[in-house]
Amino acid sequence: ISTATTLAGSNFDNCMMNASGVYCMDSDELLAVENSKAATFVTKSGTLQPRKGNPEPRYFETEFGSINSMGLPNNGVDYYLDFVSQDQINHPGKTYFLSITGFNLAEDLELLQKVTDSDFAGVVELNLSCPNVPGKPQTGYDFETVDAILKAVFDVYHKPLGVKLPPYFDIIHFDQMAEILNKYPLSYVNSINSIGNGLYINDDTETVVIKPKQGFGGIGGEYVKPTALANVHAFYQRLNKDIQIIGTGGIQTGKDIFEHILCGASMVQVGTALMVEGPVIFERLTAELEAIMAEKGYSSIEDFRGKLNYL
Ligand SMILES: C=Cc1c(C(=O)O)[nH]c(=O)[nH]c1=O
Repeated sequence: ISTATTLAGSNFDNCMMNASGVYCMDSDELLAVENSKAATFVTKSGTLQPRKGNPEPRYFETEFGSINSMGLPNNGVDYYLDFVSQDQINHPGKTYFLSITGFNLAEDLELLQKVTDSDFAGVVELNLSCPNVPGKPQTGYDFETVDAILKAVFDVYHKPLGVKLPPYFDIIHFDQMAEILNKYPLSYVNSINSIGNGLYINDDTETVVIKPKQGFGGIGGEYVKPTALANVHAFYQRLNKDIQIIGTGGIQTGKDIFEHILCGASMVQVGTALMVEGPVIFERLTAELEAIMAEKGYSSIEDFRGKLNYL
């Protein structure tokens, strides 16, 4: 039994990695994921300049997941480019993911120019879905802007690149986004980012639990799995087959991974549960997924990927 996968033209010895934003802020965290059973890692979304992010508390774990309004804290894209470029030397042939996000098209292009000028040989994940920068709408909900960004990006950047998308909740939005995405040579789409602007309340103190944005923040964890699975499958149904899918959202067990793959995912990313359990989680997830595959008689994820049945 193998949980190996191929994504963006690279082979990975299993189909699990961290979600951007979790266990990927600095070299210690990235090395912890590197040295775990995860197939690879993605960095925290890098911006042109380092950012402190929003005031704390800005992350809170609840019974069924998490709420965050980090505000894009990161060490700046140069830090992550330097780290991955060095890490590639230490692990020749391994493919890593670099997440980037600009605050406008010009910044996106400047970030990509930095990647082009660097030794980075991995996959770029362009984050179109940060819900927590005050005053900035999520790019992923502005379809014309997404179209304009992808047109400009693929005019200048010709190496493997995927986009991190927010969750959509309307079938027509899946149709409209897929029509745009299918115009471009994307390696993959990654669905979903957190469900934006949820609210969690401490009943005893009658108070919100995070400081930024009067307590409003992106929701992750068990809460979001049905939405994540629907977004993975909706894009799997609609996208050209050469645009693969990374499934992110609500993964806590091998069963959750199995469901994401059944919906069409070629790779899965773990966020909240990784934050809770640490990188050792990838050992448990691997064992659980392999047990399910053994039980069902599958030897590779391609035996069941995308093969969700309808009634
Ligand atoms: C990169 C910003 C993001 C953040 C953040 O830094 O607030 N939180 C998320 O849940 N998703 C993001 O994409």
